[in-house]
Amino acid sequence: MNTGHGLSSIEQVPVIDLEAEEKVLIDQIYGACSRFGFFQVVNHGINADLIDRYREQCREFFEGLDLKHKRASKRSADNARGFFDDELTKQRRDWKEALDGGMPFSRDWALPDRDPLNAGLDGYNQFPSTAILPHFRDTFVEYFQACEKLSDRLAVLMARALGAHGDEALVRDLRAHHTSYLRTNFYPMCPNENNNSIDSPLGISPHNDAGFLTVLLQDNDCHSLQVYLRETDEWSTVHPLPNALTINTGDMAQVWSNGRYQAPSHRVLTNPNQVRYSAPFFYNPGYETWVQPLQATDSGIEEPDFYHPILWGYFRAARFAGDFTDLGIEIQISDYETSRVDSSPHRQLQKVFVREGWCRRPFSADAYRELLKITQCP
Ligand SMILES: O=C(O)CCC(=O)C(=O)O
Ligand SMILES: [Fe+2]
Repeated sequence: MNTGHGLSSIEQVPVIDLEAEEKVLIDQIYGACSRFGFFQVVNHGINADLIDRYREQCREFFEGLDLKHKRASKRSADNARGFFDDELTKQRRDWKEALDGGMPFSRDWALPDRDPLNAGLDGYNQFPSTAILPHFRDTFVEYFQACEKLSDRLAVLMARALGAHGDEALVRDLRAHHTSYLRTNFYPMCPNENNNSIDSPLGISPHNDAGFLTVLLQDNDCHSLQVYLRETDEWSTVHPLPNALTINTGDMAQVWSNGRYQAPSHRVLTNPNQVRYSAPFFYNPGYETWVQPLQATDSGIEEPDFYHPILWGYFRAARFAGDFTDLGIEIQISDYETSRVDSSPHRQLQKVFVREGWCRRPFSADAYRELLKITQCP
């Protein structure tokens, strides 16, 4: 396998025009999700002016504010949302800063961010104050809601492409209870002499997104996102088209499709001469939602389930606690494969998690760590 960082792309992921007729779209979505797990969409319905305004707010936050003001919104062991510049992906520190904000636990954007009703499993939002960036929160919410709408449309198409009803259970559940969040990544220039070597730092190390799907706004000037293509065993750069959004499927779509859709591994390179921005919107299930392989679809394909059901709130909490500190235990969808001979502790622990009401409790990395320790030493 060629793991050098500076490869030019071998094959490009597909581009799908969302104004095409439905039958064509469904075929294209099936091909893109099953072969690549990555594609770009054009005519996606998100207004170009809104995208520009959102980009501008992100620049004002990351390059306009000093670190002291950014750190005023810093996430903590009691709150997964906010600013951070210390993320670990696969125990390796990423060369980036980021700001996460998401669906309020109350589902009501009109409530103040710190209202007690907003203290949910992912924590509460921390945006720069209106005194500092007057339009940040409003623009964020407007762009967030546009991504919600696009994600719902894509989920319907993904269900139909599997031969299921567009209003299939998980699609409806996502619409009503999703717990999505919008992350903005800022990658500073990385003054590294060996930028194309295997030892260079990465913007983000190889990973899969955990949720259902991701709507990713890329940087038109700096192309550093690469997806791993299984078929050709290559890392391929995803060059964004000017008015496109990049879509990728996540672990939950892989489980739900019983492995027919793939959550692809992807990574971000650093750049010594340019800064880069990106903004993934992670479309995630409800905390109390059990994600499992689709039952008998119209396609008539009868196959055994390859995965046991996964409780999203538990998966998210365990994954985040692991990103935040070294837990000594990782959670992956392979822990839920039905072909596993040994039963993973996560399968039992998620039952305790939901029974004891953890899905409705405020976020606490320390509490999750304790919970995970219990299963490691039964
Ligand atoms: O920066 C990018 O283009 C991708 C970011 C990403 O993969 C992530 O934040 O999960
Ligand atoms: Fe990602």
